[in-house]
Amino acid sequence: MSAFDAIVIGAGQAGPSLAFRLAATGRRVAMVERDAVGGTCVNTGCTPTKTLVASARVAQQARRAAEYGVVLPGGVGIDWPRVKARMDAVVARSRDGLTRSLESTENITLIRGHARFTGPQEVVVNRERLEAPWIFLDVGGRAAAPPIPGLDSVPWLTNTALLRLDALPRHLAIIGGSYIGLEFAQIFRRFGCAVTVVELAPRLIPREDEEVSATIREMLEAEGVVFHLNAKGLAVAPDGAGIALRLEGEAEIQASHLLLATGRKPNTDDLGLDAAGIARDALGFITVDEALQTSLAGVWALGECNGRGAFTHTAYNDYEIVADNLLNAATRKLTDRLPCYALFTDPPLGRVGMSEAEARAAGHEILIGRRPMARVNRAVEKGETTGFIKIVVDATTRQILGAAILGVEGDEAIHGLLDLMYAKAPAWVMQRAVHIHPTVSELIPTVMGDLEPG
Ligand SMILES: Cc1cc2nc3c(=O)[nH]c(=O)nc-3n(C[C@H](O)[C@H](O)[C@H](O)COP(=O)(O)OP(=O)(O)OC[C@H]3O[C@@H](n4cnc5c(N)ncnc54)[C@H](O)[C@@H]3O)c2cc1C
Ligand SMILES: NC(=O)c1ccc[n+]([C@@H]2O[C@H](COP(=O)([O-])OP(=O)(O)OC[C@H]3O[C@@H](n4cnc5c(N)ncnc54)[C@H](O)[C@@H]3O)[C@@H](O)[C@H]2O)c1
Repeated sequence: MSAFDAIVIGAGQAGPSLAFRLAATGRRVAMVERDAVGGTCVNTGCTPTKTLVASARVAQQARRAAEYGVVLPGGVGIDWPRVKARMDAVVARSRDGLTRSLESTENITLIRGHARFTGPQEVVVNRERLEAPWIFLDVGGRAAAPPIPGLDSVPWLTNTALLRLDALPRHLAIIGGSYIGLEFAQIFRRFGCAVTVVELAPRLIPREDEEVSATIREMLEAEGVVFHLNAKGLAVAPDGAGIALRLEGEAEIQASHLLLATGRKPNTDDLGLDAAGIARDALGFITVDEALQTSLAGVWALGECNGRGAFTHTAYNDYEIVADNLLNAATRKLTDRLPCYALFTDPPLGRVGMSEAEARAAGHEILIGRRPMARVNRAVEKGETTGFIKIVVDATTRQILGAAILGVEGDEAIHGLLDLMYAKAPAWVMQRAVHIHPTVSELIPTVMGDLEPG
């Protein structure tokens, strides 16, 4: 039996930061990781996909070079091994740096292996029993596979396996037209692959407002991605060396590769939670209160496994809440943060707070400010005019309820609105601010001045 002051299970986006912070207070910390340090974000999620988004954008810009008066001799080719080597180098730098820091920090013991509870305050890793009064779970999640007829009979890929391919797919079929599916669809289309997306819902990213879904569909269709929405009766079958996708009333789709991008499930099924008496919900997410405490005193759940956020920034914020509450006697809580994220297509979608539909459903009387990117100077100058700015404001309090910026720099420009919302400042505060010309953010005060009943 090894006794520690704290055990952290999972070196994803919350675990390592928490381990460093606890170790700095002199506490002895066991940091347990069964796979690559850095978890999903660093190894198979944000970092590799955003390096691919960057390569894909360069390819697309090169294809458009003549529009800008730039002459490129010859066509645009993709050297996948070099694209992949660049991605792998960026990932390795991040993973290895974090691994070295964990290994070299005083008071942290990095233990490689799968951790499982055997009792309330006891965990077993590689047959070794570990014990601590504080245990933190940051076990993340993995790709979920829905029950599609024929799936057992064909080779299919998750985000992890797709990133390891040695050659580009001839025709990539993607099941799921949401965040993961759409980022990959555009990336591989820009790498020259045929790409077909099959989505159950009548529109893409069904959680967003309809105009967001429609604009993203148009923009990806213009690049050659083929969509089958409202898909009925999907079944898959082997087809020579590839995969056939069958949909009710439609011609068979013959793909060389199949990616499942149909959501994620938490890594909580093999954690021994029952032995410890730690509650999970029906989907397997660990139940937590506002301070991320589980049903068992002395055990906290952070990141994707608690079902309260599925992003790197939400996992990191979970760490900040737990650390501040435990070490600084703070009273931070989950509901202090605003929902925010980006979809990293090119151009991206930056989002904060409620969508228009959510604001209406919550009973708000709303004002809406809109401006197409075609009327944003910076976008026109850059030759990237797809998308719009949309801001939703409460008609009575003038508080900003939410915003979407779909367009060039949308992932950055959204932060002006995010910060204003966090400060609980009414819309007119920004209306009077002077922003820098020519930027996308420059138009946000103008949009605030043009609010109309929604
Ligand atoms: C393709 C893709 C792209 C994404 N892009 C973005 C993006 O651009 N922006 C964004 O904010 N988010 C993005 N995400 C989501 C983001 O990666 C995750 O939300 C984030 O990594 C969650 O962090 P986490 O700490 O909760 O879990 P993880 O990062 O998954 O870490 C959990 C760790 O726990 C380990 N573990 C699990 N069980 C055990 C056990 N029993 N014992 C020991 N170790 C264990 C795992 O091996 C893993 O290392 C993306 C996800 C995917 C799949
Ligand atoms: N930019 C980012 O921050 C980013 C990028 C990628 C992923 N992520 C994270 O990863 C999470 C998972 O992303 P995701 O896109 O896999 O899941 P998701 O839950 O957002 O979407 C899954 C999609 O698959 C569809 N679907 C489900 N079953 C289907 C079936 N049988 N046939 C056809 N379609 C089906 C759903 O209707 C839905 O549109 C996201 O919630 C997000 O938090 C974030």
